Amino acid sequence: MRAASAPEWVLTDVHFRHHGATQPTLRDITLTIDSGLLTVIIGPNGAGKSTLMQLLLGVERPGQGQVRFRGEEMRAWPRQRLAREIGVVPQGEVEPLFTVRDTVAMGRYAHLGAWQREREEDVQAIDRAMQQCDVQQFATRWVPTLSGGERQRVRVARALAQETRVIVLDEPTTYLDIRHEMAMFEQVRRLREDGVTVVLVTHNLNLAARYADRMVLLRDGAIVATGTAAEVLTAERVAEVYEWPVDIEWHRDGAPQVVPQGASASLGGAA
Ligand SMILES: Nc1ncnc2c1ncn2[C@@H]1O[C@H](COP(=O)(O)OP(=O)(O)OP(=O)(O)O)[C@@H](O)[C@H]1O
Repeated sequence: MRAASAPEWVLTDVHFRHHGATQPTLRDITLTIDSGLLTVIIGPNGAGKSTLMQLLLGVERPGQGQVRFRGEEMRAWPRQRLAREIGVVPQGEVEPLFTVRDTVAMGRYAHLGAWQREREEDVQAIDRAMQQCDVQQFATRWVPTLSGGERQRVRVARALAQETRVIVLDEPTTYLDIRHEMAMFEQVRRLREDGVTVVLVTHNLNLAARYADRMVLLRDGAIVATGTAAEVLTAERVAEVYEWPVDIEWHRDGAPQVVPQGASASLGGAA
């Protein structure tokens, strides 16, 4: 078994420019993502978070620099092997014209040979993932007939059904109501407690601060800060990067909480 602090990904001086773009989307990215930890990537719209995810998954390749996963360059990893190692919840995708159960079952494809029937362990993994994401009641519904939040939960269930040691989630709580958003973060916490390496992109700075081991703050394609939530989320830095004045309050669990200036309902803001 690998040490909890072994690097999962090592990115060295990575530059990336989208085809036809005049400016690089990612610049000078040097970053280590350790195994067994929950790393949260944050940053304003267009900062390059999803693009960074694409590089971590080997979907895009850097123009310069290296992306290594477990010591090997991404291009050395066959796709089928990566699918057994990394579960993915992509941001937005064409909705498959399948039932919910069939969609979640796709998470098992990497474990099954061609045309192999589901084994008992596959059935159990699919049922477990549907339960964890609260979608079992939709099992026979067509995915495109679900609401945005229900569809999002199906996408997460498909990734959980993969039962990988690494999972990458790009804004998994988009469309989710408060209960399902909290359930999602709790699920992520459980995965991390089970030793799964989690990389999560989110705009929810305050939940991220409470759950993350490490945060990576991006702006204009570059890393502005990495570290614990308390190290990354200072009022001055958040205000500068997001171009909005904020205060930092402290959650009872010790995590910093970002409050737009004047919006505080607690201690400091109460008259
Ligand atoms: N295929 C593409 N071709 C050209 N530019 C692209 C392409 N995809 C993304 N971009 C640009 O790259 C930049 C970073 O996009 P990216 O989706 O990585 O940002 P993000 O941080 O995930 O943003 P958001 O929070 O809005 O989801 C943006 O300016 C975007 O317009």
